[in-house]
Amino acid sequence: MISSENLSVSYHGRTVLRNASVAANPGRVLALVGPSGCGKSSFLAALNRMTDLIPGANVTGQISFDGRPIDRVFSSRTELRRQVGMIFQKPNPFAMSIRRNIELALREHGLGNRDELRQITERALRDVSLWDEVQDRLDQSALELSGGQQQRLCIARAIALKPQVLLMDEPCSALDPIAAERVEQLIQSMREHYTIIIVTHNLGQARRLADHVAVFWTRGGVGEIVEYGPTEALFEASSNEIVKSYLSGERG
Ligand SMILES: Nc1ncnc2c1ncn2[C@@H]1O[C@H](COP(=O)(O)OP(=O)(O)OP(=O)(O)O)[C@@H](O)[C@H]1O
Repeated sequence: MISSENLSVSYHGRTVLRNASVAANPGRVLALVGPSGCGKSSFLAALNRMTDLIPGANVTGQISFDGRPIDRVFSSRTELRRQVGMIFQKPNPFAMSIRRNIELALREHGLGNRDELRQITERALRDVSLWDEVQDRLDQSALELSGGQQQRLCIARAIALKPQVLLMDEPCSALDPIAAERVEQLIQSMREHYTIIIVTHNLGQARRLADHVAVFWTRGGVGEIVEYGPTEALFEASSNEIVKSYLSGERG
């Protein structure tokens, strides 16, 4: 389980997210929803300390993994990122061959000899249903793939490292509807093996995919989580007026 307690994020001294506390569990999907600019991406980035790389970013509060502070569980940022993988809105394959995209990630983490690298690469590409589409052109540039294929490659690159947690920042929103649906189906099929936290503006997608939802909102210029709970309870029976109107599509 990965959880945050009173997580706050600021940039150059301006707080953009205050006291966010949620938990995400293995085999479950947690969706983060809410209007633009209320700190969802900042929250996600803080979870695997991507915020360390952002100039002016500061994070306070606690992030725990299986109940222990994350910095004590993972010996380095590299190890943290191996266990807590990230998928971005815009597919970001490396400008190199399809095969190298996955093998390089494995090598960076010191995993596998040549034969193992090939096996892990094939497994990962099969897991994202890309193998049949690319097995004859593994040495071609990943940039020649379609957007949807690139996104599935990025997911393959992340899962090849066998992470426990996958953070996904609007993974379908830059894709055409058919490619988006395929990636959503892929997330469905992967869910039992990972803890997945997904930022999405697509409320239908949140409802289809998520076991739990956290609704982010901006109050007084600062983002916060206004409600967090089981998906159906929030969509069907929230007593919070903001949440009710946002989830019914009337607001935000
Ligand atoms: N690198 C940065 N430097 C300064 N301010 C930033 C930075 N990244 C984000 N912000 C600000 O932090 C606030 C929260 O942004 P964030 O991207 O986390 O929100 P979001 O809810 O994910 O938005 P969206 O749904 O549009 O992606 C915004 O006001 C944004 O301008």
